[in-house]
Amino acid sequence: MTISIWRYSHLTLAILSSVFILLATLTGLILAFEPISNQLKPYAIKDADGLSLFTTIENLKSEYDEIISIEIDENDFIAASVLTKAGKNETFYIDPFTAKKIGDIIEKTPLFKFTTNLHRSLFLKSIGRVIIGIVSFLLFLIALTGTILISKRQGGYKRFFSKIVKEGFNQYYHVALGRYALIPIIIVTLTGVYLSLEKFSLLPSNKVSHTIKEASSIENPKQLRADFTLFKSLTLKEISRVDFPFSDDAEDYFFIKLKDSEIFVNQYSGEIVSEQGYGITAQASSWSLLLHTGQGNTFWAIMLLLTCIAILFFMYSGFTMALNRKNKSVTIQNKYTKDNAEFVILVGSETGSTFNFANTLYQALIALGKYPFISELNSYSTYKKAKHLIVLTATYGDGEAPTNAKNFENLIGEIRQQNTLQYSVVGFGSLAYKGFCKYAIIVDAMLQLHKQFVPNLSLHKINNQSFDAFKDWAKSWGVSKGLALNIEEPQKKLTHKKLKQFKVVNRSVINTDDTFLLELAPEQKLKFTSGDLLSIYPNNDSVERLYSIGKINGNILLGVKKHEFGLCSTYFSQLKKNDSILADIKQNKGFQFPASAKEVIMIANGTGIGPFLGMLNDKNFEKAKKYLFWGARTQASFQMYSSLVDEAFYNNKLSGLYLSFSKEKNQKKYVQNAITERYDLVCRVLKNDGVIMICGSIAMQKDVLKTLDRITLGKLKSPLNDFEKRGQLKMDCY
Ligand SMILES: Cc1cc2nc3c(=O)[nH]c(=O)nc-3n(C[C@H](O)[C@H](O)[C@H](O)COP(=O)(O)O)c2cc1C
Repeated sequence: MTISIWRYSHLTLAILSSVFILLATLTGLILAFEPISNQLKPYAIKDADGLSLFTTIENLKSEYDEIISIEIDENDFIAASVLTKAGKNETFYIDPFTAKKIGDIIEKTPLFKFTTNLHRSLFLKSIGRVIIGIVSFLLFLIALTGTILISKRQGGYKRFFSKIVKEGFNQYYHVALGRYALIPIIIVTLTGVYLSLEKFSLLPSNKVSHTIKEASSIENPKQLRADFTLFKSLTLKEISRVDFPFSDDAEDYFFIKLKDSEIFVNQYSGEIVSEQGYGITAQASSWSLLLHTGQGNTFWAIMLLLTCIAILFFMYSGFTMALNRKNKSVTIQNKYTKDNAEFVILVGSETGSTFNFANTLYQALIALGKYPFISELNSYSTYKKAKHLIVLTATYGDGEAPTNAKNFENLIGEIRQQNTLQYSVVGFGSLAYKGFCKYAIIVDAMLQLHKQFVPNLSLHKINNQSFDAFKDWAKSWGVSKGLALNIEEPQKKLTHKKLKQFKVVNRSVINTDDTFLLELAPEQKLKFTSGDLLSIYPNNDSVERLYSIGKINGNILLGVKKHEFGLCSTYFSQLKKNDSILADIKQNKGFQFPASAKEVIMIANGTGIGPFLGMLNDKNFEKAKKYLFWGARTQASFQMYSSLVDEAFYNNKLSGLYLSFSKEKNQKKYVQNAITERYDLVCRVLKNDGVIMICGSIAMQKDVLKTLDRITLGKLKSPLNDFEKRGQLKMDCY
């Protein structure tokens, strides 16, 4: 079944029961403190477990006039109900070795009483109990659908605990925590359901009924009282409760509740006159209570407390993700019908972002007076006047189609078009997944095989929703159709966060290849490291731009490429020393220098060198040997960075520098060529648990990954993916 059906069930169940789950969780969280606080009280007596019932009774007899009952609770506190020498009927905790009172019986505090009522029945008596029972079951279903969702996302049950691809804080921890919290949640919910069913007598009765057999005749009754072999052999560990006979009458018995059965014992002969074991329902009932409340087990009570906190986090992160998804979703409003359209744009999308890209293309075509039509892949149909088909599709699961594209494969086989259509496929995916844009590859292949479709441009893959990469594709596609498309980046909603002030320390002159270095000093104390991202909204617009940064002498260093119409790069290029800018720093945990690695290879092209310049000169990373591969068009591009790289070399902070220039006559070389030449270094670093870091353009990243994969497969007999899984490959490309 598709990932979405599970996601919708998961979300719908959560929405339906959210208020009650919130109430039950908050009250559960408070109640988890009750067993913990009880356990902290000093009434459990060391080694009392091994004491015999006989000795305990003897000790009590010497201290009190009469014993009515002894009870040992789940905390191992021993309560005795006695008639004191002063003639008072009292119940208190005792030390069984001395039979002396050690404390009063713990009364439930008003807070716990109130919370228990709210937790059990919402103060609505039977109706409340029914609601809570149902909510418990719904939470169980949520946990179940969550388990299925996680295994779908991870690519199967076997990969349940494999590395999670991080797409955001909420998504990552929802899955990561979910994998561990699922078991306690399932236990708590099932036991909750059980206790509710029991309350409404919907389970087989667990009442024990006794038939007392006649005791053998006793010669000298009074002499034998309680001095039985049985009482000498029974230890307190095995007992839950002992009720003493009311009178000296031989028909009044000792009633003893053991852990798994209860017995009646003749008070003179010590003979067991009736013994009944607890049935499965009684045992299940007692286990459900213990597991649901954590009574008598501090470890489990703490687990329950953590589970409640985890549920609260799941509610927060789950609803935040659902809201984000909703904000991203686009409603399709077509100006023309499918049969009037010349350009058909079909979208495969799970969470909506691909629709945003499709919409920009749609708007650009409308602006040119063309007739586009936009729809989902699942709505593939006949298009009477269409000449061009553009498919934009994401990939999900383990290279599967998004939900709204699942039927496309069937439809394309069944539906016949009137015209032959030229097609182009754009894949949206993430390099973090094994099957990068795999579904787009499949769609491209389906169209290639289909007689009514002729390829226009070859398949274009886009990593991490890069708008620049999409723009590049749209430009080429427009050119192939003779259209001057103006693709506008969709405006993201501004999140109201506090930006910080940074002072311009230096801006280098603009190099021959339109790049320059910018050094900024934060005007307030800020924690950041090389590899983090500078987030900026140039000219106060609403679209966030991110730049990888290096940290040098506490300042931020970033390389910038000036684009002719680039709002941000133009803004940066006009900055002067001492100007102030508003920006923020975003932590980029996935691209931090691996502090424990002995050797690190850094691969960059163009301004991607920025974070590496910081890492090279960072005192904290001096121990690791560093090798830098850097590529650009010409040698002149390197001048801007040479002083910092030379300094690192001079101070033994850089062990190898491999430069490649793609437009230099006689020494034309790409970064991947330099890597192939130093394959021995790559193999050694990977074999010795070293790390490879890549920063720069997506195009360079693709070529470099291919080269590295070839090297590892050929020389180390493992695909690059294996090393990536072990955290030996870190990338920040754009
Ligand atoms: C659970 C999950 C699985 C994914 N699996 C893949 C995959 O196998 N291959 C891939 O290239 N991208 C994969 N992606 C990345 C998405 O395809 C990518 O983020 C895409 O831009 C999302 O587009 P949408 O918002 O329109 O659904 C996956 C993303 C998620 C959340």
